[in-house]
Amino acid sequence: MNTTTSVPAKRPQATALGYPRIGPNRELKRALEAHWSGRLDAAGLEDAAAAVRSGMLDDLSMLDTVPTGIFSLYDHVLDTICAVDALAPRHRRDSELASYFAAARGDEAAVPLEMTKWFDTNYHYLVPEIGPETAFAAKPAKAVAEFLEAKERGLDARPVLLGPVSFLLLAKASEEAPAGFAPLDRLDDLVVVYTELLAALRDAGAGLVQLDEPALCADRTEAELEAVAAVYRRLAADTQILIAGGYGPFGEALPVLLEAGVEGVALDLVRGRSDLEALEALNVSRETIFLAGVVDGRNIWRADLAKGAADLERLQRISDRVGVSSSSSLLHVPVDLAPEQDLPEALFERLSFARQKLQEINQIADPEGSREARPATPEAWRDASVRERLAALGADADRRVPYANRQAAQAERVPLPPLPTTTIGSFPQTAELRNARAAHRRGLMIDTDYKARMKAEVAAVIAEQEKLGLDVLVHGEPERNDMVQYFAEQLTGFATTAAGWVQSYGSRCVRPPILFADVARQAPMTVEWTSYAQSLTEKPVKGMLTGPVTILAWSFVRDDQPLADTADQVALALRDEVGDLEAAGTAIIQVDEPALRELLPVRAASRAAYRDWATRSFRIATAGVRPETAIHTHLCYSEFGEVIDAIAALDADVTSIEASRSKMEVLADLDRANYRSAVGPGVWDIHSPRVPAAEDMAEALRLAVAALGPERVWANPDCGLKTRRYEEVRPSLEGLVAAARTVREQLA
Ligand SMILES: Nc1nc2c(c(=O)[nH]1)N[C@@H](CNc1ccc(C(=O)N[C@@H](CCC(=O)N[C@@H](CCC(=O)N[C@@H](CCC(=O)O)C(=O)O)C(=O)O)C(=O)O)cc1)CN2
Ligand code: MET
Ligand SMILES: [Zn+2]
Repeated sequence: MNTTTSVPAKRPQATALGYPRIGPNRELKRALEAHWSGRLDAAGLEDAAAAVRSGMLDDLSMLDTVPTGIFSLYDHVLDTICAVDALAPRHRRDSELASYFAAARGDEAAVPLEMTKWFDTNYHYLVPEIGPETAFAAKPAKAVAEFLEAKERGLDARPVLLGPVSFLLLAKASEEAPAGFAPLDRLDDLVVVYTELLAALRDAGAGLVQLDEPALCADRTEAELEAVAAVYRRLAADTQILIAGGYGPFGEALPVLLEAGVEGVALDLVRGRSDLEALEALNVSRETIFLAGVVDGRNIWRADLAKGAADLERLQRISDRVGVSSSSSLLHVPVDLAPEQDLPEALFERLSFARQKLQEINQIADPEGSREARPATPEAWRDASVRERLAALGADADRRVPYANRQAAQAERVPLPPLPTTTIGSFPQTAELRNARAAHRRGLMIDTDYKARMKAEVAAVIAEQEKLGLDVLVHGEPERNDMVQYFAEQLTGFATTAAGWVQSYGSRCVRPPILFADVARQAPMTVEWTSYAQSLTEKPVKGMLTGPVTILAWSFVRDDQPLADTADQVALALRDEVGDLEAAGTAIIQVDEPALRELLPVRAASRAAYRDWATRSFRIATAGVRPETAIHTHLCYSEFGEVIDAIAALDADVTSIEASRSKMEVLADLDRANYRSAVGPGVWDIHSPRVPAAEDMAEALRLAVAALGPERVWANPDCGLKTRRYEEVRPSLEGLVAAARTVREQLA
């Protein structure tokens, strides 16, 4: 059997860089959660996983060449850790599966790997810990088995692995590593292991192998590019390698890859169009494979088939071996549009989810296929009054009085002890709450009963917090299916899907709403819930909103106008909500921006413009309040280095921020950025089921006090508690309150 993937000149091959792997109905999520709770054994989990893989191949088999090895039980970076046998000793258990989940989720014996955002997406990967002591070894079983699964079906299969350079650039130095060590120092050793992985794939019959090097879509140093050249000269010597990025242009890495002799490069022609122009100016061998990534893997709009075909032709002028592909893995879009029959027709016909995108790829590859261009935005999707209101906002609509003045007014209005204790907003979303919501959605529970059930939950959450002795309370967000979708359901300009699930991390999924038209608020969205919660307690209850940047980041957003313009529309709607909360007597309003870091452009050149519009939209949403009304914000899941200035520019009065996994390092950064208001460094990592020790939390608070001074520190977890169970929440919050009291006493 001929497994080499030489692309015939006439009919370009259709392929995709990756595919959703949670199953069209989240089958893998359900199997994983059953396994973790002890209801499904390892064999049962493997059966469910095999069924999901089989379904992926069913879909992908309409392509000429299918990517393999793209399934994952939890995360593909963790899969790569296992493929190079780099699991930390603390995660090694008596079975591979148990080790895998120990690394992913932690257990009584070990904290999990750190989790962080995958480039500018809402997907989270597990961060490899690499040191001089890491002993790499090749473990090709998964990659080979999945390749053979596809081959046995008679498919032309292309194994996919995360490339060695990106793997190390995404890693962090292990605890054991000496100062100055960088994971990339281990590149030579790792490449030896990759040659073995590739050899095992060749032995199994692989021709072209796709190595994902998304880190090459970011700015890289000369030294890193030299390392790329050396690695790929070596790997390309015995294997036909296709390099894929998927998160923008390769830029200066493109000629480096070509000179190293790789067989081909998959281009992101949605976000990385400059690569196409660069190629036209280079002297490229006509034997080089190029995949034209013309179908957007990051958004759900139907492709412009005419434009895709035109790009394809441009590439065909450069090379005789051109294929058509998605711009990135399709991991970031839902599987199928078919269940979304309730969407407005004009919207439905403009949409394309993963299955539909495979068809678009085929159409563009087919010389006889449709060449239909994209239709213009309907006039009915414009809202003149929103545009007029925005244009009329004064120049200082995003300015508050200086922090010092606000701080005094707020302390007078709401007196608080040092190190005030609070939570980030959500309390456990129990199965019972979700079932009630599901019943309500299906018409099996009437509105008044549903509302009564949610109010009872608010009352229980308030009682719970009073008992724990927290200082600033929350209503617990039981009524919210998701912190973005909840608002999208109430704002005009958004549509929400019935089953458009996208993996966020592990078994956790989201249904990103679709922002397709001008945005406006129809009525207050949260005031009733906050006011009800406040009516039950003497303690202050925080209002709780999601900020404009996060609403955009976690939605699929119209691409017919700049994101900045869309952000301002969302901000204006939130400004109205903030105003209504304030008018209802809410003294503290938290506006969450956990995705502030996420939308930061991968390339430094575009970052200043982003910081400007992102922070301006937050301030438009929040700056309308009086000085004595406190604005809090919350950020999580990030390396904040590049957005520290933006965090300061939000001009919030209190910022709660993920810090427990990074050992409070972020506090010194904030200080350097001249951030002068208060901080709630997360002292409990809520992404792990472990209950933190009160003494560890006290120690974290002491570090924070040392960095910032006692009057600027709040005590809180590092994110909301919706994914946790009350069995973990109660003892953890007890410990948190105790820790704050201990440190307070030591201050006195
Ligand atoms: N959009 C978004 N992105 C985010 C976050 C976030 O909160 N939202 N947090 C960060 C971490 N990411 C997360 C992503 C998802 C979840 C999460 O808990 N997701 C839930 C689904 C949340 C949801 O939409 N819930 C709905 C629907 C729940 C559901 O599955 N209902 C069943 C029926 C009831 C049941 O069986 O549970 C069904 O429809 O089939 C609701 O509560 O109404 C899950 O995967 O389990 C948590 C964190 C970063 N990115
Ligand atoms: N207020 C939100 C919550 O507590 C913030 C979550 S950030 C992902 O759930
Ligand atoms: Zn959070």
